[in-house]
Amino acid sequence: MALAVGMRVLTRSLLRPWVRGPGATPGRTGPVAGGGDCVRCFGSPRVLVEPDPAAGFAVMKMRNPPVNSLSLEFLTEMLISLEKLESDKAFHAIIITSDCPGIFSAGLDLKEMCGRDPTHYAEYWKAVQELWLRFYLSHLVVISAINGVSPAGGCLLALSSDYRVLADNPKYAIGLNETLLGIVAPFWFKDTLVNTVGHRVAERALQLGLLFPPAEALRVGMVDQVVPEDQVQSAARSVLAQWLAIPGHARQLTKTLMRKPTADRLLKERDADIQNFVRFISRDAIQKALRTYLEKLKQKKS
Ligand SMILES: CCCCC/C=C\C/C=C\C/C=C/C(=O)SCCNC(=O)CCNC(=O)[C@H](O)C(C)(C)COP(=O)(O)OP(=O)(O)OC[C@H]1O[C@@H](n2cnc3c(N)ncnc32)[C@H](O)[C@@H]1OP(=O)(O)O
Repeated sequence: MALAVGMRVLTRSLLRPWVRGPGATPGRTGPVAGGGDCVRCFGSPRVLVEPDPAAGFAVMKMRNPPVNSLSLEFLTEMLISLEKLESDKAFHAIIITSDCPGIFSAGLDLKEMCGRDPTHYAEYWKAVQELWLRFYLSHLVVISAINGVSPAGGCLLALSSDYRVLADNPKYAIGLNETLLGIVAPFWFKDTLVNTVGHRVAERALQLGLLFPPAEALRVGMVDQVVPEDQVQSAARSVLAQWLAIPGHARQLTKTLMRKPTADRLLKERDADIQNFVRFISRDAIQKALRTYLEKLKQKKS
């Protein structure tokens, strides 16, 4: 409920045509990051959407610096942008990528899960569920152009796409590392990984909290392609052509056939999953583990 209200408010206030630069007129052509003009870009503070309706796709750029952590506001903005693209018949695909150098997404925002009250945890978890459900089941072709590190929730987002292109940089590790934080990947994170890499690879990766560098990620099937860093976006665009050449209804029905049983499991147990999360995350031991982890991240700097 709170999420629905939040989304309505954000839709009104944030989903405006995006034009950079002071004095720019909403809805007109404007410059975008990296140079060049963007015809009718739109978005919100944390999500920039560069549409190419003639080509049938849009690039969704995450820009929630410093690390694209999936805060409640950021999740909501991503959902709104996705919804907007899904409801426009001009779009058949999106490429999701990051505007934060070296980081695809640091995953769920630890500050949303630490030192807050149960109502907040429930609201947050509902938004996380919603993001996964919407991306996992989207009728659009979703390609991840992974141009940075993507642990845990960042990896889940990538795994929810139909195809993953990863930049070949040894720092850009990807995986569900929850156990390293002393927390447990929920069953639908686990199912998404199993559906991608198979049971044995997932079992080992989940228990050890493995973060796979590019060559390993490709070997186990966590990503579909590894390309030089400066070719991630062009490779994602090239592969899109293949996906868009397939009759849309046949591809969409096939995607649903493949993914619905996994999504249905969460849909059937959604409230119980929220309660479970709230109970788990509220435990003193878990709160302590998260605080220690955040502290470690801070100390790393000094
Ligand atoms: C049995 C019942 C089960 C029920 C289920 C219950 C529970 C499961 C719940 C949830 C699943 C969890 C999923 C997740 O996604 S948890 C998040 C996991 N993410 C990580 O482990 C990544 C942590 N971050 C890093 O490793 C690094 O930051 C980085 C991404 C590699 C980037 O490194 P870099 O050196 O570039 O930056 P900094 O480390 O200096 O970070 C900058 C700044 O950002 C803050 N930060 C980093 N990550 C997060 C985050 N995920 N959330 C919030 N904030 C983050 C970091 O603390 C720094 O902040 P500062 O204030 O110091 O500037």
